[in-house]
Amino acid sequence: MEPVLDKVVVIGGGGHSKVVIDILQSAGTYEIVGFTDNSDQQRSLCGVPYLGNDEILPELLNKGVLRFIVGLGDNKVRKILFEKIRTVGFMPVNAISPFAHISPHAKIGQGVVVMAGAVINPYAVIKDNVIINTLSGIDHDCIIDSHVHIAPGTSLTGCVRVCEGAFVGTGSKITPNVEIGEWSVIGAGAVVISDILPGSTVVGVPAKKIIAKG
Ligand SMILES: CC(=O)SCCNC(=O)CCNC(=O)[C@H](O)C(C)(C)COP(=O)(O)OP(=O)(O)OC[C@H]1O[C@@H](n2cnc3c(N)ncnc32)[C@H](O)[C@@H]1OP(=O)(O)O
Repeated sequence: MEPVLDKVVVIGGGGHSKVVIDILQSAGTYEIVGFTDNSDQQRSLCGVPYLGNDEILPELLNKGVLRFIVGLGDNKVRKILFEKIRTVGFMPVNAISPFAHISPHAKIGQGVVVMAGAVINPYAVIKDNVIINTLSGIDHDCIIDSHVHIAPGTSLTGCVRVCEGAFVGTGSKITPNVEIGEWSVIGAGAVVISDILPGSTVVGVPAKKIIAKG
């Protein structure tokens, strides 16, 4: 007999959401009932139906869909939706690619996405609503606080701390024991060798602060 899987709704219908759906399909641990999006142009993603905008969520709860995951890359928006949807009674699920390696000695929070080729080593701590994107490495004893996005192909060496909401851009490298401040942005390809102040944007090798326009 087929096992009965818990039902999950994916929030958001953009590029990141496609990958989240694909991971949930590969892992096979939930029944994906559909996705919501505040644009009404959506039809389906990876064979999963568009359900409507977020106003449909209370109706889904009444129908026994109790679990959600936010499929949005933007850290601020992802934080707002994660907290709001949890408050109305949904429980966050993780989307962990079967092609990621996570040490059994690492701790993983709720609503976390870990994509294919990512490696999370022992004693790393990944808090809630974090994205560890494709082919990224999180080495021993790193602490990744809530709502962080580690973009594709990024290397965090041992004992790095990434504080809440920070965005670590694709291909960047962070040397041991560095602290990346809250809501800071690390540019693509940067090499970070010293602590980064909260809210700053840094680029280059070694990484230096710029005034961000974006
Ligand atoms: C699956 C996915 O797609 S996940 C998403 C992954 N996305 C990323 O990793 C994107 C990372 N983003 C970046 O690197 C961006 O360039 C940012 C956030 C660092 C800066 O963006 P903006 O604030 O828009 O800066 P802007 O493009 O105007 O550049 C400002 C200056 O910094 C330079 N600069 C920008 N990014 C970088 C970089 N990564 N490395 C070196 N220099 C850079 C620009 O050349 C420019 O220099 P200038 O003033 O001498 O002309």
